[in-house]
Amino acid sequence: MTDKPIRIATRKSPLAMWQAEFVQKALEQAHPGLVVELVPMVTKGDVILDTPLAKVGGKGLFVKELEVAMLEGRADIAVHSMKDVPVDFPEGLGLVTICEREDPRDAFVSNHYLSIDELPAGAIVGTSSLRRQCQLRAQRPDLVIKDLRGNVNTRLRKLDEGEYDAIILACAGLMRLKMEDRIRAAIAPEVSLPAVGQGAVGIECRLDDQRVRGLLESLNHSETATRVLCERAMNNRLQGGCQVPIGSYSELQGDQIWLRALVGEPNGSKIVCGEVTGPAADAEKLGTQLADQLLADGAKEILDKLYGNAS
Ligand SMILES: NCc1[nH]cc(CCC(=O)O)c1CC(=O)O
Repeated sequence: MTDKPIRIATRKSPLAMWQAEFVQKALEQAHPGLVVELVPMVTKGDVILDTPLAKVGGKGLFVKELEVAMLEGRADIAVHSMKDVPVDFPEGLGLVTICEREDPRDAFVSNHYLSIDELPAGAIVGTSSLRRQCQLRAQRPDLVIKDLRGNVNTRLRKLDEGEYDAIILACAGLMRLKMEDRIRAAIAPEVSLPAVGQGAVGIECRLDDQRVRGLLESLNHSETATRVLCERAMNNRLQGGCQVPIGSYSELQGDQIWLRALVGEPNGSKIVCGEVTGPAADAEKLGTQLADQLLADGAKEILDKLYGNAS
């Protein structure tokens, strides 16, 4: 019945490989006898390394090749960092499983300083994320933000070579790669609101593949899924991509969900922030509601300007 192997399309970066192997092991454990194979591939986002992602443009630079492989039947599932998964999916594909979330916070990483507060005026901080840049600039306009691309290992190497006084990464990636000793401080969500879905791994597959969908069911973590779908509904309404500083974070408290989100100018000169709380059963509705609230409070002007729709 379940003899056909399941093939996982994955990027080749160490973090992507870790995540694919994590899903491979979880599937093999849940379904003894099932064979799960990895199909490593290179995506456009892995090739273009010299330009900030926000300038390369286009959503889903890291997922398109994986999706084509599934549509062409060369792979059955793709494992993604949820924060890299675009709002929309190609016809026939969809996200069916969200695994348990790792620490969603941003990480302050430095060889000389223990926290953002310790950084002297003029210190050079590496990040290419407009979201991280916006929030840092708003709090510390005296810092110098310098672009930093590449996978987690590349970014750490550039820090060690002395190009930066500190860099900002995601705690989750460092923890998965067993490099948590690099985290000088986990940055509180109030200081750096994480990216939508940060710290969670999601699985995409062909929606008509009932066998694979059934096999994936036990890997879904419903609390994480509720939180991530709430954050994504907010982002969806804003049509957020990587060209826009958008942060978001949610938590479950019993049967209630609390969601915070922000939209900012890349230079931190303006940040529109809001919160909403309500029944977890309405998670996606609440996400959309918060997005509408942000748009009414000034996020629309920021987004129009960034997307070049200004009248
Ligand atoms: N954009 C790259 C990316 N995608 C997911 C993670 C970290 C792991 C996660 O959020 O699940 C990272 C690296 C980083 O931001 O430090």
